[in-house]
Amino acid sequence: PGHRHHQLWAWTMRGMKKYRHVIETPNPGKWELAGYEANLPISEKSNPITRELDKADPVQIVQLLKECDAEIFQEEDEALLNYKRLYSESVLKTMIDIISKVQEVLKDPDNTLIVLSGGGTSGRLAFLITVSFNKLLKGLGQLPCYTYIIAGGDRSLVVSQEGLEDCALLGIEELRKVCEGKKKVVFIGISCGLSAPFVAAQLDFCLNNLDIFLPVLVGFNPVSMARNDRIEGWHSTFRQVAERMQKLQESHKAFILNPAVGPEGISGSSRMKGGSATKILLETLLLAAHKTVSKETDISEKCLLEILRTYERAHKVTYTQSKKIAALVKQAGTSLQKKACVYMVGWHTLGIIAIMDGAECIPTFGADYHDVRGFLIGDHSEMFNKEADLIAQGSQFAFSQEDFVKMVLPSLTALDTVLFLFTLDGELTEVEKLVVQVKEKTSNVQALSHATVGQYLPKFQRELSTKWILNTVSTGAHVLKGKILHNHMVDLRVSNSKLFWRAVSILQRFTGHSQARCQEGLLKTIYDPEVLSDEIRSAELSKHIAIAAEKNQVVPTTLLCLLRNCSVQEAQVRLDTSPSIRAAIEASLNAPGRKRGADESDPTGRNM
Ligand SMILES: C[C@](O)(c1ccc(-c2ccc(S(=O)(=O)c3ccc(N)nc3)nc2Nc2ccccc2)nc1)C(F)(F)F
Ligand SMILES: O=P(O)(O)OC[C@@H](O)[C@@H](O)[C@H](O)[C@@H](O)CO
Repeated sequence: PGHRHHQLWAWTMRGMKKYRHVIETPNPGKWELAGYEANLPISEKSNPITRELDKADPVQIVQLLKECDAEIFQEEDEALLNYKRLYSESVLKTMIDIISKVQEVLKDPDNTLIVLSGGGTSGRLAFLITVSFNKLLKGLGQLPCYTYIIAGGDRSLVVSQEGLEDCALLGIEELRKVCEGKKKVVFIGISCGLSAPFVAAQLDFCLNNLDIFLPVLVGFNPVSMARNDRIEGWHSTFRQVAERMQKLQESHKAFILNPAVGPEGISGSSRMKGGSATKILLETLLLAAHKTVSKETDISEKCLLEILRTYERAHKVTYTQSKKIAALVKQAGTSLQKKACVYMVGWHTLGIIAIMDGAECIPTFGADYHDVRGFLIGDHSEMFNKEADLIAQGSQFAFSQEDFVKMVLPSLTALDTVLFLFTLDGELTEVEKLVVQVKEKTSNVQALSHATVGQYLPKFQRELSTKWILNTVSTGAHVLKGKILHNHMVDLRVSNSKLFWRAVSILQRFTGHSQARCQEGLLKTIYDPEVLSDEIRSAELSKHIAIAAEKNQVVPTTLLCLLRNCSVQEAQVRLDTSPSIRAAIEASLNAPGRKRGADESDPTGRNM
């Protein structure tokens, strides 16, 4: 299927270097420069800060990821191509416009609703924010006004189902369900990369029913970089929907909140900065709306800035603990290298954040579901949607205290790492009880406690601090395990269309071949041993993905085929007999006769 912008981009690149499609990245340039990986969406660019992430030690890994997270708060820079940023005037004004619409809903809970929706991490954050603000309303004796939608339903909260974000019609169906009987709905569609078909279709549906819906898009690319390839089963691309919304913004019929936060430390891993920025943006907006709904005074930019600054302070406070975080990274990395497990056991919402991080390791690092797992201690009854109890759906859905005691404790070993996440003003006796039981099995017990004295962080900032630490620990552990090449997860599972295009792009980056040749090579590996026919080549992307999602090492295999011009079988033998995927790739990148690019580095021997 024509990937228009890819061909256009390849064509523009050809002008630069005859048939060399490798995206020229200036040495640690600034990603804000127009020419930096030109045409690539910011959410998919490689961040210059982490170019050598795969060679960093635990302390350096924490430092590099801290610098990436700090870019969220960077002010707009006139000198460079000035992307609008979190603190930009236009972003604050849009937030204020949305707040007054939210306040209308809060004043009439019976006939109105606020829906938060997304795929993957964006859907998990939709859930977390819904739970937090319905609890806040309950505390004030008011009816809940929020509900959430996540692609794949509640199961996706605890176990990733990456393919479901491609289902446009599923998004519409879920939206219709939750909005039945409502006269006014503020729909907040979250897609960090402005890319999920599930969200694009929901926003499009809202645009065709503006008498009831107010569509709000949250993401971190400019509209000009929104995804523009065809969505299967749908008539518009994400970019076309975003452009329609842009036109309606003037008359306050639709809103787009899309400050640039900078590329992810692991390229494309929007669970990190994208997830953190989603939490910051929406909690600030909704908290301000709730704080001033009673008073007739208009919300001020000053009030928004105050709340935003508390998240920036949380970044500073969090990374004063860098040494301890590095020790956690090292310990978790050791557990994974020894094929043992990492458990993150959190109280209340800290447990939800732990469950999310564990779930994300599966698609992000090709982890097995039991490698890194989160558990939630304390009451979770009012949390999940109407759906049947998750645990009953299988052991990988287990997430509660009793599951931890029953299913994990008995098999805990000294190689496992257990991290407890709690607050000092909370349930200390509960914590101690569990720690004693764990200590009988392993000495690798660590605690991350949010002090209530000294560097006090309010609830939302405490949660974000926990997210930053867990993201850093799980990412760092997999870097130390050798899963990352430069700052890319090359061995990604091709389980949805975004990951298909990321796979093609990574092949282009590391081989220098054209998009067409890389796509052909990928399909050959996916369909192996079947010989590619034109019928296969012209089949829908979803068909290729359905087969690819069930295969292992599809991208590294294709990389070797393209680098060594060998068969799929030969590539697989090479991978199987190599100490690690990364070693096999680096050996092929340095194979005799191949022109070395400036950014290719020597193998560090770390196994992948
Ligand atoms: C940084 C790097 O070059 C890279 C990595 C990934 C991609 C890439 C991944 C996914 C996708 S996507 O089509 O799913 C998409 C997603 C979001 C969005 N707003 N627009 C399109 N596109 C990618 N690259 C790309 C996108 C637009 C134009 C030219 C290239 N492109 C390049 C690599 F080194 F990792 F390969
Ligand atoms: O928010 P987006 O750009 O639509 O992405 C939605 C999902 O693909 C994304 O959250 C994915 O599950 C994460 O593993 C990314 O690190």
